[in-house]
Amino acid sequence: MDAHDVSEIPQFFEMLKKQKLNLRDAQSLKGQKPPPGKPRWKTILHFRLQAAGNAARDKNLYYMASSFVPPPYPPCVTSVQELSKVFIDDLVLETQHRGKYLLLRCVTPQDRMTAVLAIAEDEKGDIVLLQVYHQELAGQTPEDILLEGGVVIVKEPYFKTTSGGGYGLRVDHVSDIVFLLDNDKRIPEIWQRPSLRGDTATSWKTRGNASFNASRYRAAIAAYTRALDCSPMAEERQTIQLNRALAFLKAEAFDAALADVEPAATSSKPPEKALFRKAQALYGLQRFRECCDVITALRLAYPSNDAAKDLLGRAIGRLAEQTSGRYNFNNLRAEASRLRPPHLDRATYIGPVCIKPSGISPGGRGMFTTKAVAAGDLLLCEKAFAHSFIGDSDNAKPEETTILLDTGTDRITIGAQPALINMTIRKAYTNPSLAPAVTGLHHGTYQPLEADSVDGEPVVDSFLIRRIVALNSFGCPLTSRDEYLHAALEPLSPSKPKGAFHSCGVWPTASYINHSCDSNARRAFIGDMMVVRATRNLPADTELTFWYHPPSTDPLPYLERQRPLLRGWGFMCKCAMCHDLRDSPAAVVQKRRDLRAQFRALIPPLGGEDQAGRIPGRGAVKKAAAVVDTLNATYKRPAAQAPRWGVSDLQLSLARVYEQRMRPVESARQALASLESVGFVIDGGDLASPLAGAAVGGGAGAVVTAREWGLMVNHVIDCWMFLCNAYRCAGAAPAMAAAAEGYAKTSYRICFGEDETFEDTYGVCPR
Ligand SMILES: C[S@@+](CC[C@H](N)C(=O)[O-])C[C@H]1O[C@@H](n2cnc3c(N)ncnc32)[C@H](O)[C@@H]1O
Repeated sequence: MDAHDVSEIPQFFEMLKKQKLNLRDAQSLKGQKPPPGKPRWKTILHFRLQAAGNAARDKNLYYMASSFVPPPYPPCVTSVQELSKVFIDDLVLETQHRGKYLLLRCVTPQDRMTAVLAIAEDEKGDIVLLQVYHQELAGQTPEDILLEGGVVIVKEPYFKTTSGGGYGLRVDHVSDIVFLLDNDKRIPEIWQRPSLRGDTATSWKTRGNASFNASRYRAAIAAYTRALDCSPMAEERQTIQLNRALAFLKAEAFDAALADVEPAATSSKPPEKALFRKAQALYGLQRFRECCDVITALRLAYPSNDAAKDLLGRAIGRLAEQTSGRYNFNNLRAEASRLRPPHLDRATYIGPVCIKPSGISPGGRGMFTTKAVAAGDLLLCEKAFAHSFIGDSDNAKPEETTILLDTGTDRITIGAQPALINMTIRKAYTNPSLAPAVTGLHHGTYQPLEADSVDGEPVVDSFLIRRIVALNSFGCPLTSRDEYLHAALEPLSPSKPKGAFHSCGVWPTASYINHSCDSNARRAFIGDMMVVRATRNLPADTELTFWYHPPSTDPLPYLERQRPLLRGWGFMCKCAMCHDLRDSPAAVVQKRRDLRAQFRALIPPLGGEDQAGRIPGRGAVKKAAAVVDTLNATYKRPAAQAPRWGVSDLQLSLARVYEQRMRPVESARQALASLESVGFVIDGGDLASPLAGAAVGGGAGAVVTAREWGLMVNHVIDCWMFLCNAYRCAGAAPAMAAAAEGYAKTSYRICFGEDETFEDTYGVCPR
């Protein structure tokens, strides 16, 4: 949703077409042995030079990587012991060798592209390009995944042609590769490193500590695991487990950290470290109530632990957010503008909503209200499961922007999706207790395997996650409010359309909300928090909707409007606005376009001023108002049933021009008309009506009330503000201006998630 989709741009479409041809050509080689390649020394030398060149590349130079989603193949769910060994010269192309494994040793350092690459050899001395995907673990420094001299087992190897035209092994599933530690009995004698034979728990622990101190957490975890396999005495076992727990915490593997501290933390006299690390693991898993309990026990036993005091304060704060939905949005905004990436230390609040079978998505699920809610009420404030951020110009890392070509769905996007897929896989793999929140999301027709672990390791199907990210992820700005303010000032950019974002994230609970152009909820972003609010007053048990692809003011033929929905998510929208389009002949749609163009020739969009800064004259305004009347006459359904966004923005322009011309009565009338065009039903408010007329001069009694709320597009806020200004300017009853300002503030809260910045943005209206 809101990704930068370039599927229809010819240059990208050609890339996809070429990739599909390559795949088809590759399929014709299925089952064949590859022709003999270059000599071993040449291949290795060439790889080393290329890796060195890539490592030296200036990261600040503009460079956009591309990533192809290949046809899916399943992860291995058979234990290594039940697989039989093959060698490189047994491999045939475009084939996953089910029931087999390869034992390989890396003979080069790794190269890092969208995958981690190295040349590896088998025991016969044959070599192959090894491409490993999705293996990076969290941690402060990027660790080498494929170490020169390191030995690995590749389970059910998938041998294929590479995008560069060569041949290689592709490992897409994290659990399909096993990294062997020195001394592993499966390493053949010729590859053993003699100096390390016969090591003890203590020496492995020392190696673990050294790796930990070098921030190489993955290596530290492996060494501590080996130390534990050496049957240490009880006291040493506890130390190693606590050390490993800390390394797991650094790698954000909270489930494993919790398992490691549990024996010590539940002993009769739990050590301080065990309790503290347990509390940290629970915090990482967002189990804030349990975290508070553990840390309270820790504070009682070890009152001088200041770090525990700090953690307790944070956990209490998170618990309050999780249970009450009360956030200090000013703090959230400040953190989002300071932190890079803008990952906020905040809890998820799930408000008066539940998930159940949908009335909109056939056979699927949807989100419903559990009680009546008012427009502006908070329904959900969700922390991203994973969030991949591409910064603004000051902080941008251009190499993170990737073109993702999905040959399965024919969709091409630009942005951080490949990094998001990596993060999602990594989090699901390292924290199996959190995985179901993501693996249970909608995945279309993709058929995942049932098994979720093998050899005691979790199995995460990378192709399932890719599909889930494609169907459920959201493009997002740093904050919705700042994005709106920038977009208002910037000219339209052909390279990235408005409302399309390169940063993206996975918010699993919000993913259950189905689409409608004529929606009743809206999402806003503050860093990696998504804030969902009701846009209308809704009774209990109403199915919630927000738009996946925003409706457009530009009148589009029905099928053109449906195309992105169909391509991206496989459905056509059946809302009243789409039905109106469906029932409008092409000539009518064209007429609407022509009329909008006529209007814009008279009154340009920004400020209503022409290029010389002149406000349109009376004649132009009169003609423009007549164009709006003609445009309105092309619609058959009332606006309260089928909103007319393509009329509403023109009326807003008229309201602005009238305000500039100091004509409050007409400005208010146009602002009201603009609101009614997007479906609002408003009682009172017209300054020319007898009731409001009586109120001019400060009389009491006149009011303006939104009986029904309409489509919540950003300019609704402006409409209410024009009304507020017009009422003040005309000296209408203060209650009318206050009511209009209140509606503006609620609309602002819906569009941007919070209203604490409302006065900064709009200024305080003169009273
Ligand atoms: C992000 S998921 C929404 C939750 C999903 N309905 C579920 O069962 O998990 C997106 C998928 O929901 C379905 N969907 C969403 N909005 C729809 C709509 N207006 N009409 C039909 N299907 C819709 C489509 O299958 C779409 O690919």
